[in-house]
Amino acid sequence: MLELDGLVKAFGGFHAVDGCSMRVNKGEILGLIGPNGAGKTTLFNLIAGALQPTSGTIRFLGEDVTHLSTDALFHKGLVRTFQIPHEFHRLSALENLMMVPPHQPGESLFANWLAWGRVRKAEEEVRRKAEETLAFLELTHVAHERAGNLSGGQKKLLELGRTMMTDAQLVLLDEPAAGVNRTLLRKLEEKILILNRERGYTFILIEHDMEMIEKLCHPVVCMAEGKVLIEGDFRTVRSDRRVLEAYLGETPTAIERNEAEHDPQVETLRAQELPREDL
Ligand SMILES: Nc1ncnc2c1ncn2[C@@H]1O[C@H](COP(=O)(O)OP(=O)(O)OP(=O)(O)O)[C@@H](O)[C@H]1O
Repeated sequence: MLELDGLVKAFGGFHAVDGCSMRVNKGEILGLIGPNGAGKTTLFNLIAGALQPTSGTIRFLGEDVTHLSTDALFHKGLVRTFQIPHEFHRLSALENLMMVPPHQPGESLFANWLAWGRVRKAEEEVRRKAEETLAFLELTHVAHERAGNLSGGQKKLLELGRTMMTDAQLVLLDEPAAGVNRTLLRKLEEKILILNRERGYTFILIEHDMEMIEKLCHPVVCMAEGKVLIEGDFRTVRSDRRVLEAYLGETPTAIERNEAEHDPQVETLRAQELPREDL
């Protein structure tokens, strides 16, 4: 579905992405991990068209999309989760879903809005889809709550919902677990899995939460210093010497934090030095 070939992104003389090649197959949930500064977000920006690569190519569904804009990629079904735009915080959860940008794959909402006779029908359809999306995400009870008042986890679910309004094919999720409590995290994981298995969404997911990576992702790709170090199943990647070395220096590493959950001794030590939510 997505092929990256020799991607480079230079900022001055510094290569934030330094010759990245990888493939994402339809139906996968690919987990992108790596220590801080590895180049994961820059790679996402390149894939989503927010940054232009210095060299290399990106192919999506067989087509060279290297120099396409975010908008054009969005139109083709390659969608990055949007942070809920600041100005939408005062709108309700339902309105946020109804206000997905124009040029979504499928029909153009704005074009329909302009065609006077179709206004009501288009709005009804969009509202119905937004309501279904809220029901799927179990957010119906906050449909009329301002988005700004939702919890961190509810906002993440709503972001996922905004991608669902577009009928996306490939969704880029940037640290979905960040700032989400454990209960809503389980729900978010469950919804991502359903979208993947039952609705055919392919995901690439950047995440520092190794528990989430282990549960959802196959394959897992580890980046360091702008390069792909290794790709494989979670356990293989986690125990690879190069991966452990790449994480060295981060204290505690995301991988150690994950292992602490399985090691009572480490857990006790960590409990003494870290707030509970970091475990
Ligand atoms: N616009 C920019 N100008 C200069 N350097 C940049 C720019 N954007 C990113 N970088 C640098 O590129 C490197 C990779 O950054 P990036 O944010 O892609 O890493 P990351 O793997 O997403 O890290 P994290 O997990 O901390 O989010 C970092 O050293 C960063 O400082």
